[in-house]
Amino acid sequence: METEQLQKFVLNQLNSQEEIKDSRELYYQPINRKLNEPNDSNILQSSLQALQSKEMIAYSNLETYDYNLTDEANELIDKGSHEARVYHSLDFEVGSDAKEIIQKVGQVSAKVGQGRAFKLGWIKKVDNKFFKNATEIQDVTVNNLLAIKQSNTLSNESDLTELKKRKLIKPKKLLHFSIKKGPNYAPELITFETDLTSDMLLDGSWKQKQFKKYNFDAAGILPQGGALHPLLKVREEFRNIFFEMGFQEMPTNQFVESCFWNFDSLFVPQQHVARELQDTFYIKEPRTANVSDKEYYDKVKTVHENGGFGSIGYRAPFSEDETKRLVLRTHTTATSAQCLYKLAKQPGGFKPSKLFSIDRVFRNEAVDATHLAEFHQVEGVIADKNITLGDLIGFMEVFFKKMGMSQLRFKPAYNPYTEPSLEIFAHHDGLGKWVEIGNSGMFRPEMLAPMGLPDDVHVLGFGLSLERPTMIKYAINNIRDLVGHKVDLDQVEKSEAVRF
Ligand SMILES: N[C@@H](Cc1ccccc1)C(=O)O
Repeated sequence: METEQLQKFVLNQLNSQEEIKDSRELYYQPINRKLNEPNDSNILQSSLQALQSKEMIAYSNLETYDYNLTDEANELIDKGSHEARVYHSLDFEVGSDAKEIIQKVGQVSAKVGQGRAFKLGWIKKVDNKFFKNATEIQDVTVNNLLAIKQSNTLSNESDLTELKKRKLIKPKKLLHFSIKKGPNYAPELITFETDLTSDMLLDGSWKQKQFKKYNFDAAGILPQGGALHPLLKVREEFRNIFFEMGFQEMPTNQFVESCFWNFDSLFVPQQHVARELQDTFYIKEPRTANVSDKEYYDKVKTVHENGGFGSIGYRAPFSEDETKRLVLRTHTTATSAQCLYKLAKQPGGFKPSKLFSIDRVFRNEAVDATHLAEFHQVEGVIADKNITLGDLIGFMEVFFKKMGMSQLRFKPAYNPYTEPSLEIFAHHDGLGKWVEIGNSGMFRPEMLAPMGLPDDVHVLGFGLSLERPTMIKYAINNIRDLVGHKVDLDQVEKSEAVRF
C-alpha cells in the first residue's frame, strides 16, 4: 500500500532530523525523485494525516506557486521583448517616425514596446522622430522569463507580479508540507488498536497495546429511525377520523373464527359460494369450535332453516358440523357480529353505539398484481334506534369527506346480511375517474333479531379495504410493492404522511 510505504519513509526521514522544513526536499526512492510533483501531494497528505492522527508527527501545509510560461512568453524569449525589438529597430542618428517602426517590428511590438522603451530610457523622440538613446540595453523581461523557465519562480516579487499582469506567466498552486515529530514519534510505524477486545482483557495483552484515540468530531452514522409503513399511515388516518366521530375500536385480535360467527350469525346461507374451499381458508387443526350460547345458536339455526322476523329463511337443513368449522376470518364483520351480540346482551340493555375496526382478513384468492390472500379491512357499524338508509348515506358523506373524498356515488348491491346494500364509489380527482371504495348496507333483521336487539334498533355497516386507498394515494400499481418482502424500505422511510 503506497500510503503505508510513505508513512514508513517519513518516519525514517525524521529519525535523523528534528524537522523536515519542506516535503519537496524529500527524496523518495520508490519513485526515484523528490516529492515535488503536484500529484505527490495528495498521497503524501493522506499519509501525513494518518501519522498525525496517531500523533506520531505534526505537519502543516505550505502553499507556493509554480509558474509556467505562456506561448507569448516563449515567443519573446526567441525574438526578444517588444521594447528590445523597438530599440533595435532604431538608429542613433537617423530618426524613424511611428509608421516606420510599425513597418519594421509589427503593430503589436510597436504599440507595447514603444512605451516601455521610453520608460526605460532606451529611446528618445525629437521632432516626431524616434532615436536610440542608450548604447547598451539589458532585456530584463527576457532574462526574467529565462530565469522562470529554469527554476519555475523569480526572486524579485514585483517583476513576478508584472509578468503575471502581462499574462506572460501562469501561476500553478502547489501544496507541500513541513513535518515535525509528534509526541508519539517512533522510527517504526505503530499500529494502534481501535477496539479493546475481551481477548486482550483475558490475556492481559491490553497493557502492551497502544489504542487509537477516539475522534469525537467524526460524523456518526445516521441513526435508523422507525417509520410507519404507508398502510399504517393510512390506518392511522382512518382511526383518527373514527375517534373524532365518536367511534370505539372493536377487538379484532383474533384471526381464526368459527363459521358460525364468520357466516351463520350474519345470515350467510351455508350453501353460499363464498364458503367454498377456493374462497375460504379452513383450519385443519383444531378443526372445530364449541358452541357457547346454545339459545342463540338455536335461534340462528331456526332463522336459517325456517325464517322468522318476516323472512322465510333458506329452507335447507342447518349443519352443526359446518357451523363449528374454524376458518381464517374472511371479513372483520365476524367481529362486528360478536360486538352487536354483546351489545344486545350487555347489562342495562342496548345502548346506541358506533364501532370500528381496521385489521387483517384472509381470502383464498389467486394472487396477482392487485390481490393478495390477505388484506386489511376498514369496517364501521352504527347501531341506534330507527336509523335509516338516509343516515347511512349521510354518514358516508361526512366520513369520506374527512378523508378528502367529497364526491360519492352509491350503487345497489347484494350482501346476505344487509338489505338494502350499497356499493360506494368515490371520484378520484387525481385519477380523474370514479373508483369503487367500499360496500355497505343496513343489517338484516334475520341477523339482528336472533341476537336479541330490540326491533326498533337498526344497524348500518360498511367495509372497505385499506390497501386500495393506500395504493391510490401512493400511486402503487403492484400490491407486492406495498405488502411483502419486495417492499422497498427506503420508500417506506421516505413516504409522506397520508392525505387524500
Ligand atoms: N363485510 C363486507 C363489508 C360490509 C360490512 C358491513 C356491512 C356491509 C358490508 C365485505 O367484506 O366487503
